[in-house]
Amino acid sequence: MTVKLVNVSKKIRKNVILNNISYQFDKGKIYGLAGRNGSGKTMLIRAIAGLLIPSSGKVIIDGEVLHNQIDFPKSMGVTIENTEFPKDLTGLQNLVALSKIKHQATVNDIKSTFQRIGLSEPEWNTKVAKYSLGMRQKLSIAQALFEKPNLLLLDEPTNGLDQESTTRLRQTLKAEAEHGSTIVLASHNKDDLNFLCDIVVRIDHGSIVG
Ligand SMILES: Nc1ncnc2c1ncn2[C@@H]1O[C@H](COP(=O)(O)OP(=O)(O)OP(=O)(O)O)[C@@H](O)[C@H]1O
Repeated sequence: MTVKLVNVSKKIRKNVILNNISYQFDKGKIYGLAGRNGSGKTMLIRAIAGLLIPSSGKVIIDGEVLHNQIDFPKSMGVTIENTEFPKDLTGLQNLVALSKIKHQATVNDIKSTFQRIGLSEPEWNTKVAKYSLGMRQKLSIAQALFEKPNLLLLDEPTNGLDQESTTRLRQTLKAEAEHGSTIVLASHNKDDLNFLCDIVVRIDHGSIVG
């Protein structure tokens, strides 16, 4: 999937959150958004996901303009910080409930996604209320991955993960990109940016600066 931003700006009241961003994210590549707290990484991810309507400019997904020709990218997995899941359901029950919306994934697809990112069977059968930070992060990533989207948007995906889970996730994302997914992730982790990402996009005060 190709994501093209043309002069995208977002103003909230008097604050310029995204400042005239033009950029193209290409198929099969992993892009790392880097920048200080509050620089605009999450807002850029939200704009690509169709969750934030630009004040001006266009986000074009495979030639179709968001909020004009399409409401959301057609094949997208997204994690935004602090994704909430119903707590009285297990991890597996949560994703089974989501899978019923689009009917694109089976229970086996969900289980194999959990296995790929290292959420074990006893864990996926535990209620989310009892999840640790890392387990919630894995559920959130599994939620983004299980329908095999062509576009993956991940906000700080290795936050809260232990070393083994981080390595496993990096291998999974590399494999997804090799299969043609476009991946955009925000991270403060230098190893994510230096070793996982093909291209690092630096954001400062809502602008791309390098
Ligand atoms: N709901 C909101 N209303 C108004 N401004 C907001 C809102 N959410 C975020 N902002 C502002 O938008 C700017 C960009 O925030 P964003 O969350 O994109 O930063 P970030 O680069 O992801 O930061 P971090 O590294 O801390 O996650 C900040 O100035 C922030 O204060």
